[in-house]
Amino acid sequence: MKAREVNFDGLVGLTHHYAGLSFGNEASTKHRFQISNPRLAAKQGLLKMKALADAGFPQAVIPPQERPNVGVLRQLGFTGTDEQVVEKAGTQMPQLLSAASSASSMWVANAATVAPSADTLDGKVHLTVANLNNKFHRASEAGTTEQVLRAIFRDESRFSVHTALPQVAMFGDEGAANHNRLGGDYGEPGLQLFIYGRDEGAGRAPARYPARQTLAASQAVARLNQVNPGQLIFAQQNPLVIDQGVFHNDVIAVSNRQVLFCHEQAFVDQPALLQSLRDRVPGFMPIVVPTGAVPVQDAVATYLFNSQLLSRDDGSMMLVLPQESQNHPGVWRYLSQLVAEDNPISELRVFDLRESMANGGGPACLRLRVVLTTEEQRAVNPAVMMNDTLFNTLNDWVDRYYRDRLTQADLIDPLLLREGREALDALTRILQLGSVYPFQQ
Ligand SMILES: NCCC[C@H](NC(=O)CCC(=O)O)C(=O)O
Repeated sequence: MKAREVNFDGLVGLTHHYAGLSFGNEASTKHRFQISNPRLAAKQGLLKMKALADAGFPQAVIPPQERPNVGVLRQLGFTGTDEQVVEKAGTQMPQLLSAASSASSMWVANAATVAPSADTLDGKVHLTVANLNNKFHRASEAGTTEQVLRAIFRDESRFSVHTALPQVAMFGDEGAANHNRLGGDYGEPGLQLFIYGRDEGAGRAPARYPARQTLAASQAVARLNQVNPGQLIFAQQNPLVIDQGVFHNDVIAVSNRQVLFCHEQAFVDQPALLQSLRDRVPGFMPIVVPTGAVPVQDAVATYLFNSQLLSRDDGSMMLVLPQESQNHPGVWRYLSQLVAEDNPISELRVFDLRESMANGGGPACLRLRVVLTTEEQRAVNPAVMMNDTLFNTLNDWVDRYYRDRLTQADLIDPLLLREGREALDALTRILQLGSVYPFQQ
């Protein structure tokens, strides 16, 4: 069956700020309390979407969530009107207001894990929402993520959206950032490679930073998504690289069709994993970057693996990279050699995503890959597909509602709550989503 990969990018929300909320994500820690620019952040993301759509890659958009999240603050005992809840939290516990205001839902690689219909037992496309259990500011994304995905993938005869796993550490799940799919044409059955950071009660685990994804979670997601058991493989990420800031697997590896582009230290027992992929994926082509060429610290600082590897119709591939990887002489030297060598990667495309990068989110974090057949693509809510009109509409919308400067202290401003709700109300009309936000219920 003919199928293509559609990239769904998260649109940055109005409260994008730097709060240092993600222990183990070194960019988040390093940029804590710096001044953010939500308007620029949203526009940088839109420019990437537009450029890729213009280059012929199907592109769609996922809206931001309602922030501050008044509901979660009420759950923590703050009372009164919505404005009073925000004001009390901001005065008494600014870090809680910060967490309840994070625009972290922009990183939709962590929204869900997707199984294309060619891989599933019932022939539907499955999406399991990620619980993001490891971080308080991200765990509250799951409810609205589910609403939003249901509003985009409405047709229940083709799509099956699953509620997130139970919210406990044992089932910590970070979505597609710890999932790869290898194979031939997109429409052919592929091999799904689930990567976990720890197996509770067994094996090795990182010592310094948390391993967010568990094996038990990956197994449950594979079951929910009805992945054909013959097309599954589970592997552990190297705990030593988690301790160096590789908090998701997509910071150290990216795959597309038959290609796996990864660092030599990415996985536990990497030679054995690559051998089993060679045995199971026809034409499997690993591109393994040695530590001598790019040390793990440079990979973390430049996000060269947090890239999008996109296929053109002629089989060649384009690597979509953040500006930081071009600014680093050693990494750029390696990448320039890579495109010159004999492999499918024939072009490097660089984007300025500085606002997202400063919180640890590169090109790959900002997108959820959804392989769809032509019929399935027709069944997606058409209003979320990126094109010239939507690009212009969303840019105008950003100009109208977004601030160009935000700090933690600004989050207490009751106007921000109001602006956010007005903006999202308008956005649900633009994207024809219906009522997906708590304030609309
Ligand atoms: N896939 C990229 C995810 C980045 C995200 N950063 C954050 O949430 C940082 C937010 C802050 O610190 O303000 C995370 O670590 O999950």
